[in-house]
Amino acid sequence: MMRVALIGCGAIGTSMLELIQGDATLAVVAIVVPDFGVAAARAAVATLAPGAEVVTSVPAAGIDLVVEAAGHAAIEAHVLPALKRGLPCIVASVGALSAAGLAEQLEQAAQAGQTQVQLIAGAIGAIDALAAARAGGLDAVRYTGRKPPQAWTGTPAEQGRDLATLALETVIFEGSAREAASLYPKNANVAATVSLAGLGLDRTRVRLIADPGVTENVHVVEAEGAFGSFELTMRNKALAANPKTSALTVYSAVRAMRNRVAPMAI
Ligand SMILES: NC(=O)C1=CN([C@@H]2O[C@H](COP(=O)(O)OP(=O)(O)OC[C@H]3O[C@@H](n4cnc5c(N)ncnc54)[C@H](O)[C@@H]3O)[C@@H](O)[C@H]2O)C=CC1
Ligand SMILES: O=C([O-])CC(=O)C(=O)O
Repeated sequence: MMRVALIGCGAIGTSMLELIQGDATLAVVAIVVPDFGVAAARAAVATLAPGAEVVTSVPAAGIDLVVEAAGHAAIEAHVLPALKRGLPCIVASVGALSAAGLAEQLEQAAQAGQTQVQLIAGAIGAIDALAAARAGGLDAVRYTGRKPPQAWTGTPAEQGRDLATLALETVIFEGSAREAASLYPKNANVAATVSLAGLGLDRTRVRLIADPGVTENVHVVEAEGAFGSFELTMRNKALAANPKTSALTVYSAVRAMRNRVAPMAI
């Protein structure tokens, strides 16, 4: 039985708890949230993981694996210290690595703790193909993220436009994956994931689009290199609890957890 500390208990965390509820090989024993999130987490835990304690930092003992589904700030606050203590960590907020030096800090912390940090594919696919293609050399990687206007509320996309009355698809950002992930921390984690698997945060071109014509979160990756080329289109359903977040992110995190305990991993 693998004892898991889950960081974050929002849309992703709650759906993960639902999905692994009856799992005989995984037990979420601690839920880590900030003070302001404790009451909501206690309510979710009461039905979904009654054996778990709700805490504000990763417990000092009794944890085998840390899973982050909380947001960029949680990487520095919880993941770095856990890695230094030797706890393997699974990270969903991959966009946090757009901050200067954080990727190197994560690597150093994992080395110091003789463990590993795993960046999950989350809402995007073909990360295996892209990361493999990198070994042969990549020439260009482009990522386009298209979501309904309401998914961009609370972001810089609101500047100079009323998302609620947007009639036509609108490019709200064009630039590097590094800029995209840092300006849109809750919407462009996949831009960082695609870039870290491929050409890096500065050479991966990103476009973000608010589109009243779509109901799903549509992610497109186009890659060219020595391997040939591919075009990937994902039409992801968003979680009811958070229109910014695709349900596939939950499934990706659960897959990563199950692969740690399964006799065969895929
Ligand atoms: N890799 C991917 O494909 C995706 C990654 N994400 C990442 O997952 C994060 C969580 O997504 P949702 O569950 O939809 O968000 P949410 O807003 O529904 O839930 C966030 C949860 O984290 C907690 N939290 C916030 N700051 C924290 C901190 N510093 N330490 C510990 N807990 C903290 C909140 O109390 C809440 O329980 C996003 O912010 C994003 O960074 C989201 C979607 C896709
Ligand atoms: O869930 C998604 O569709 C993608 C997302 O929010 C992110 O990349 O941060």
